[in-house]
Amino acid sequence: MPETPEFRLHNTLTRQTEALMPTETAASGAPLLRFYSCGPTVYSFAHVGNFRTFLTADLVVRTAKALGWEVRYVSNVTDVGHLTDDDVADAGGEDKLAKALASKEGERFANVWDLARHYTGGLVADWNRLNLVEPDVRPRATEHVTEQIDAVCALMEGGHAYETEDGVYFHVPSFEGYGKLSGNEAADALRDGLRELVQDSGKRDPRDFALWKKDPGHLMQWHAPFGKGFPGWHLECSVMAQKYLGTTIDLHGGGEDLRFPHHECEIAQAEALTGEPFSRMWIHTRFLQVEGEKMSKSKGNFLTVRDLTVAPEFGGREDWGAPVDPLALRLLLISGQYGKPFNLTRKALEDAAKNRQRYVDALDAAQNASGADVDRDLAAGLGEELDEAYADALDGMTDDLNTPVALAAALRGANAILALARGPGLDAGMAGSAMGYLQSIDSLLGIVGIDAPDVPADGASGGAGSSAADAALGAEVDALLREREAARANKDWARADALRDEIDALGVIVMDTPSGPTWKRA
Ligand SMILES: Nc1ncnc2c1ncn2[C@@H]1O[C@H](COP(=O)(O)OP(=O)(O)OP(=O)(O)O)[C@@H](O)[C@H]1O
Ligand SMILES: [Zn+2]
Repeated sequence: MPETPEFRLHNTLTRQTEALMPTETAASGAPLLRFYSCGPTVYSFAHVGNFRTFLTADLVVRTAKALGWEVRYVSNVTDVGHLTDDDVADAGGEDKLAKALASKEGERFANVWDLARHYTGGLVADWNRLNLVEPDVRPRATEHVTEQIDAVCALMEGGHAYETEDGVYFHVPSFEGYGKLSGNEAADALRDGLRELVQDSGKRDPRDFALWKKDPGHLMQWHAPFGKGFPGWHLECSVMAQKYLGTTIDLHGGGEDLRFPHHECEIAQAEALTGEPFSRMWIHTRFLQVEGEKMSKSKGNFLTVRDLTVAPEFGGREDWGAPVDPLALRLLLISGQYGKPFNLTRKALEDAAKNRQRYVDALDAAQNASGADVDRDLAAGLGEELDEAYADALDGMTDDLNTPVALAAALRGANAILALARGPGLDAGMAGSAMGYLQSIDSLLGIVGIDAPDVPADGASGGAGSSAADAALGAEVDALLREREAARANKDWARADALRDEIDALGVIVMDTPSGPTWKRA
């Protein structure tokens, strides 16, 4: 039996490419990878740049599973606390969601909760369109405020945090390892060019960052021992990662901009709380660019999944030409290795669509093979070629997610199937090898579409009858139901009724059964 390859990744923490080694073992005896990847802030649709980063996480999960590992994969939804000036540790500016609500686009939402729900639904729908693996847990910041308040209290008790008139701050000098991920240690380095740090005269060190912002006027606010307000953005991820994955996790990821300040601050909070290492490895995806610039919601130069994959009459972008199959877009977004910047062009999208068609044709040929015997030698040759192609693809993926190598190998196999299908034809044996190959490539890279969820052609996140739309709606309703159950358990009947109204407004009927609530579309 061939040896299972090591899974090597560039660890941003050590600046070395290292073997990823899960420390836990699943009940099945397989290694268990515990992995947290930062999700989006749901103040608008995620753009394809955000998806480049989510796809890196997706490929980590798929590669680990291809090695026979089990994976516990958590990717959050940020729905409170992410402020506009987030390139310094102690961010200032407005809450991104509140700002979106105040914009022209925001007028169609009743409130900030409604806005967050809408874009979370859109996120899940686009996640399905691009055939990303569903995380085991997709926690929301707003549903983990109690845990965040507890963490703030513990940090204060441990001497790592203090209160001012404006909030509660993490005291950076109280944590020795600050700067180990990003190299940003000195206050000067945190100044980020010409922008001034947020001024709170009560702060003890300019590097200190907010764990809690006191703001009784904020649209989303919670009672806390240190005053009404909302949690800082950095806090949610370390708290939710530790809640769902444990004190020390195997791998934590996000886009390159998160290395500092977001991840540096996560490390400080988590390690100050437990005294243990937070994540053993860190992986950061370089930016997707358009015309040489970072694609960014804030810059407005962004393209969404639906811009590129649905027809203009349903809101697709006309200036980007005909819509492409979502899996062609996926193929394009993973075609550059995650550690290198990647420039999106129309030409590359067209090339990706052509390559994707090779898989569609190969699958069609395998599914419609004649069944008659063709040639034993040819059949054996195809089997060998496909085994080799798959092994090369897996080797590429385990070599720091080298997708250019993996995709070239995968395409070699598809082309071998097509060459036979268009020549002597595929017999039943060959069709079996071809199907097995396409299944394995699909599990590893997600580009063949055998198990991809159905998606609506109009790109809707709430259209009736589509499984992507259903998944989005289902995620929303389930989250609200869980919240309503928690409110009932706390005898908070007013909150439970308000949640029931929110659920009704989604157009579903809730049925309370002995085994808990269920729902269906109205
Ligand atoms: N152009 C990009 N290419 C790759 N990843 C990106 C890009 N822009 C953002 N990301 C990553 O996407 C994830 C979600 O980002 P988030 O929703 O917080 O972005 P944002 O800061 O609100 O929006 P933007 O950065 O577009 O203004 C993060 O891991 C972030 O690093
Ligand atoms: Zn995060």
